[in-house]
Amino acid sequence: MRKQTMNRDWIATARTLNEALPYLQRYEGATVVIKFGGNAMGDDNAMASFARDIVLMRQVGVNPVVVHGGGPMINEMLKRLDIKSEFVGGKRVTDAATVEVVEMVLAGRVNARIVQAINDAGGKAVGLSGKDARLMICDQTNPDLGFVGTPTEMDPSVLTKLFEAEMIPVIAPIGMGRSGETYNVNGDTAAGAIAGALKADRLLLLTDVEGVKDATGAVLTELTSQQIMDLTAEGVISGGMIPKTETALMAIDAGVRAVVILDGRASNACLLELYTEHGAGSIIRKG
Ligand SMILES: Nc1ncnc2c1ncn2[C@@H]1O[C@H](COP(=O)(O)OP(=O)(O)O)[C@@H](O)[C@H]1O
Ligand SMILES: CC(=O)N[C@@H](CCC(=O)OP(=O)(O)O)C(=O)O
Repeated sequence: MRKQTMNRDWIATARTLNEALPYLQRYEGATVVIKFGGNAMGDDNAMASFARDIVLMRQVGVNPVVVHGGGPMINEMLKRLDIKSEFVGGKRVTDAATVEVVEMVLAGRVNARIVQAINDAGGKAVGLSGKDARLMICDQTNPDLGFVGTPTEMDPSVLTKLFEAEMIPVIAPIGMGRSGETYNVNGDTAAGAIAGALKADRLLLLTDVEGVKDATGAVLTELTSQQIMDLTAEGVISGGMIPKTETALMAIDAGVRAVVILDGRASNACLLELYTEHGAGSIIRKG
């Protein structure tokens, strides 16, 4: 059982280099996919802290891949344009007008902001969407949701090329249909599909809660597939947490070694998870 309490400031724990070294070595050459949710983005300071974590990971030999969301930013733009929007099972019902706005906000504004923050922190980030180099081809998820896509054919070769050049891919969750349609893909779903295609060592799903909570509100530091199914059936896992836990199960099935759902607003969240013994958030492993 992982410890529930943790020192949130990775630097303040004043770990010696000796202590940190085994963890640095453990992840050297590893592929880590990080889903950065709209609610986790916060202000410019939170964005800068996230960017520093990602750059540090790259500097110690990890291949980080950022897949982002941006639900609140889409909501804001839809409101300005007076377009109504609703969610079913954590996914946005997306008509033709909405998908245009979703692509504009995610592949435009949000993606550019993250790329800029990483580059400001000294990294070399490259912004992409699932359309680039046929990275993520989708089928319609369910006609009732309109232009919401499920990734069905992945080609991650563009990402491995970027790893070779020590660049950091930053991916907007927009998919390409087989007949030229544009699909709105839930950010967690896209991150899971990309992590699965890369057989990533870790998928980190950053959000605005400390982890998956039980009915009493306590964070479950380790979760099994059975617990996820039970908590979902009981309605304890609901709303935006549904795509995250669904993604975790699918990613594990696709060969990702472990998935962690954690608080992206905490300082050094990614570093705490990778480079401390207790980790952070809720971890889901195979088996
Ligand atoms: N069992 C649960 N444990 C923790 N959070 C939950 C749970 N069930 C539902 N949630 C909700 O899921 C939200 C996270 O999903 P979402 O808002 O879509 O995040 P993001 O924008 O970061 O992807 C939490 O803020 C919380 O309100
Ligand atoms: C199909 C679907 O729901 N797509 C999401 C895409 C953005 C997203 O996932 O953003 P967060 O990670 O910030 O929630 C949406 O339209 O809001």
